[in-house]
Amino acid sequence: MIVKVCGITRLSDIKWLEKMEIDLIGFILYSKSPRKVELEFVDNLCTKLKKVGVVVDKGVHEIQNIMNKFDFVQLHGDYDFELCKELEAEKVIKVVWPERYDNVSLLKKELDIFLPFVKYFLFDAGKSLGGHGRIIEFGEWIKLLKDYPIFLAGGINPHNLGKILEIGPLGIDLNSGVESRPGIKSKEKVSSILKQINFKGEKND
Ligand SMILES: O=C(O)c1ccccc1NCC(=O)[C@H](O)[C@H](O)COP(=O)(O)O
Repeated sequence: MIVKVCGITRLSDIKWLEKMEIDLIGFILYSKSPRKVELEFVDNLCTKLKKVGVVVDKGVHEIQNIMNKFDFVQLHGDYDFELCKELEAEKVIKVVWPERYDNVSLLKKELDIFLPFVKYFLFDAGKSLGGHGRIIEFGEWIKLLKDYPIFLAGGINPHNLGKILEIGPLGIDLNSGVESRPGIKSKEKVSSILKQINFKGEKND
């Protein structure tokens, strides 16, 4: 299972996340988020971890520029496939909100449209934006996890992780469920999550 920790704002958190061998770390490049960072913070960063830039309201040229500085760009706004076509598919994580769809066939149709232009999908809770701190409502969409490269996000924490592991996504995205306050990650909570994953033998697929 691939593990991404999102909403990083401090160098000190990156240092211990490096030791834990997290796969991806995410930076929120959205001015209205309590976890926002400036691009300059990432420009000056030296880390062996793969970096994800989370964008909500940026245009195609800005996104292409961000892509040059990051390993992935996470499209966390209402981006259509015309925009995705302009980007390097191998570096795109497209956010989808299953709660927006009345049924699983509509959601599947949407995934099929985007699939050629993305590396991963990230399913998040709610109907827009992120960092809501609650798990996604479970529904028929769970069956899509076996056919598409999907990360699950939405309030994942050490107490509800068991439910997520049962449905078995390719990756998980951790944010407010592993924080002591917005933007400040908790070493104890992340390490509790990793222990549970390793216990189930699901790390490093
Ligand atoms: O976390 C934010 O503040 C945020 C705000 C606006 C857009 C995206 C945001 N987060 C992006 C993420 O990938 C989060 O990890 C994801 O939404 C899950 O967050 P949480 O429910 O807190 O686990």
